[in-house]
Amino acid sequence: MIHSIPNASIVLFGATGDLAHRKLFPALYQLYQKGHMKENFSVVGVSRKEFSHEEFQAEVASAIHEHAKGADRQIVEKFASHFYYLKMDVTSEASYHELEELLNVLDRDYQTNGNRLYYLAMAPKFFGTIPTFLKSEGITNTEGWQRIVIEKPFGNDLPSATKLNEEIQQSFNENDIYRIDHYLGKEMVQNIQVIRFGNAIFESIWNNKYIDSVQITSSETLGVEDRAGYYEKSGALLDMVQNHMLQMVMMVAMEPPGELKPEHIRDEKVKVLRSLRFFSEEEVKKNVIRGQYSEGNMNGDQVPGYMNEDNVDPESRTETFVAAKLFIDNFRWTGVPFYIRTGKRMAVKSTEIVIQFKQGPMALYHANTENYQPNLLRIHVQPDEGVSLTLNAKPKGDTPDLLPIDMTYNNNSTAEMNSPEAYEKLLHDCLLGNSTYFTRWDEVALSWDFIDRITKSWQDGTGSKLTHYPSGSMGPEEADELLKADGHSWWEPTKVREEC
Ligand SMILES: NC(=O)C1=CN([C@@H]2O[C@H](COP(=O)(O)OP(=O)(O)OC[C@H]3O[C@@H](n4cnc5c(N)ncnc54)[C@H](OP(=O)(O)O)[C@@H]3O)[C@@H](O)[C@H]2O)C=CC1
Ligand SMILES: O=C1O[C@H](COP(=O)(O)O)[C@@H](O)[C@H](O)[C@H]1O
Repeated sequence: MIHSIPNASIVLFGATGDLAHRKLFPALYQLYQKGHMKENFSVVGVSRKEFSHEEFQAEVASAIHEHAKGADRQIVEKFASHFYYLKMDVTSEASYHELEELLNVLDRDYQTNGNRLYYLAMAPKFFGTIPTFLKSEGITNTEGWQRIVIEKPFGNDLPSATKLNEEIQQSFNENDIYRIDHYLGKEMVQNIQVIRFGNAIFESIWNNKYIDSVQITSSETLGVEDRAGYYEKSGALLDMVQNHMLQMVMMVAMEPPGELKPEHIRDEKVKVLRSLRFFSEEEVKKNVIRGQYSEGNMNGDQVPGYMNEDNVDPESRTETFVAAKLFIDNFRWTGVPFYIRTGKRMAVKSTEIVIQFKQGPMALYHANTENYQPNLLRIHVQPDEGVSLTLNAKPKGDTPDLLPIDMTYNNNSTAEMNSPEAYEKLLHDCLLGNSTYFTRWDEVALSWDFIDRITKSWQDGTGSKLTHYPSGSMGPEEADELLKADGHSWWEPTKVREEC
């Protein structure tokens, strides 16, 4: 449900950066132009560059015109007038005094009641420093609420994430820490819960009696682009699996919450991670595939391999692709493999979840037909949004054959054409104090614990070997073999049919 956002000041650390320009300014603008933000808010942009308030407002307006579809010039101007700029180095204690002075004036002018949201759109090395200074310099000491949004990555292993968490918790309560995973803001990821728990026909068969396997694919066509500095140390395992892929696994596998309250939902999600089988080195070798893209053809263009990308070590062992077979050892899921795969420079940009159901007890109709398809429930996360269910039917006429048909719901073709962007939904939620779709510390800690074992076995050389796949393909052959060994194959991403 959409509610109006309370009066508040938003401090945006990293206001001249890429994330602020491409995602955060447009997301805040959308909330404003839809009427969810009234006039009582201010945004203070912080970074080291020299800007007057007016120059910054012009920057904000231009970013919105570039990145928010159909932005209205007059509304943008009015919206941008709520923005202020402070040149400051976040590592310098003294500069926080200027921030406090500015915020005190804005609190009064906009009647914010001292409510403040701090958004850290900065490099992770500053994630501990900023909250420490916000508290020590008394900025968080107001009558209103104080919330902090932390971007990814939250640490790069369990020890570093624990240290960071302890640092932040010196200044903010867990309830006021909003760790962003933008996949949790995606319309269809949030829809998984509704599809499952809002439909008795699915929930009653959502278990190992009826489900054969689950597949989650998140493939990208882009390569590393200009992010080698970060990606070389991260790779696909830390960049995508530790957060987005495991979050989708949790959403598919969680038990129904007692109530639709943040802690009820987050409690159920974390239980999935507690039941996730943590791999031994031998199991990593067997169940986790890592690949790196080599040169290839993307839509007719020849593109370089990862090792030839700018700022990448020509001997790099960084993985740009991961596929894995996961096991959730609990009553509901024992015996159901969860296959996940994600990678860069793959054939298509797509995120799709496929639930494959078991065959019925007797092959009455499909014994003699090649057309038989298992029942599949596909949740199309992006670029199309929707759900489709594959059934077997009788083709027209007098034939004993089977015809697989799709029943489809296309979210893109409903009245509200454009689903809100993930960042719009998440900003809206944290301004309202709703932490449902943010990651709680215990989720983060368990996911790192799971991931660290894989990283360690790769570093020790005992885990799976790095393999290569041509750009423009759907990953290395080893990822296909992983499923073939179980008599499965990857379901290729599909489009949601337009006519439905
Ligand atoms: N860009 C994206 O699409 C995504 C980004 N993220 C995460 O968001 C965060 C920000 O990413 P991104 O916007 O790409 O990063 P950028 O490098 O584009 O921006 C970094 C910002 O930090 C400012 N900054 C750097 N050092 C200081 C300092 N000492 N004091 C004050 N300001 C400083 C920079 O401004 P200046 O140099 O002028 O000081 C700039 O505004 C990262 O944690 C990233 O992992 C997550 C998902 C997607
Ligand atoms: O967090 C990240 O996600 C993007 C993919 O996000 P999507 O919404 O476009 O699917 C990925 O490209 C990036 O490497 C990673 O840091």
